[in-house]
Amino acid sequence: MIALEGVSKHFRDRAGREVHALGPVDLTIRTGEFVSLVGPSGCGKSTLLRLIAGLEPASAGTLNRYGNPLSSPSHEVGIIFQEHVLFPWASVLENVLLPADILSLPRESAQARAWQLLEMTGLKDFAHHRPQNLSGGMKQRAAFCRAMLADPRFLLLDEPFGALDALTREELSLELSRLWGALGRTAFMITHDIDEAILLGDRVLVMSPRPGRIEADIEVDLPRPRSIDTQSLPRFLEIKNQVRHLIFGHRKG
Ligand SMILES: Nc1ncnc2c1ncn2[C@@H]1O[C@H](COP(=O)(O)OP(=O)(O)OP(=O)(O)O)[C@@H](O)[C@H]1O
Repeated sequence: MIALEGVSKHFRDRAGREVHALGPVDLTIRTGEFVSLVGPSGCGKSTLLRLIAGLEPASAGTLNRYGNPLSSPSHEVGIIFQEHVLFPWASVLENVLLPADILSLPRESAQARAWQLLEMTGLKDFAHHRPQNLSGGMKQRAAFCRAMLADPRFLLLDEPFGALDALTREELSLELSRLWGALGRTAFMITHDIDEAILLGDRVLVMSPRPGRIEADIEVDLPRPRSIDTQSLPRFLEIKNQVRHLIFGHRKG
């Protein structure tokens, strides 16, 4: 579905010096897979996600989506960022329906889908509330509904639970795992949380420090559906240890 070959990204800093942020990266994401990416701060995770989203061009290499060169954002891709970016003056329902206006989706079917997603995420009774009346977890659920409104084939998640407290984070990641299973979409998520990466992923990619390269691609051969008990399985702990060593092995002392 997504194929990257030799992709790298350079930026210029304020002093005009070139910063090699990412790559070269080779990566294939197959249809229906949930791929998690972890790596140290500043290694280029968000940069990679922005390239896959088509929000920025690569400096070198090729990116293909469904066999076509990937160069611009598409309604086939839904994105969820750490900050929920809901409009405070609009209701939850209006926020969820926002892509319908931007993408000129037929109003009636968009409304039906919005209600279906609100129902799935337990937000139906809050459809006419303003975002400020919702908890952090509920706002992130609303952001999920909005990202899924146009029925994207591919979901990109940039630290989706990063701004939430630990309990809500755990609850929502299990919920996302359930929803992802029910909706059957392809997903790519970046996170700082190793547990979360394993709990949700079919594969966990580990990135090296900047310029980020994919250092390991670990298959998460744990049964689905995943639950709180998954985290205590010996295989889960084994994968977690492997990832921790790959990340912290770069640190001295
Ligand atoms: N627009 C930009 N201009 C200049 N440098 C940039 C730009 N965007 C990112 N960088 C640099 O590229 C490197 C990678 O940044 P990126 O945000 O992708 O890392 P990250 O792994 O997502 O970090 P974190 O985990 O802390 O969010 C960093 O050194 C960053 O300063």
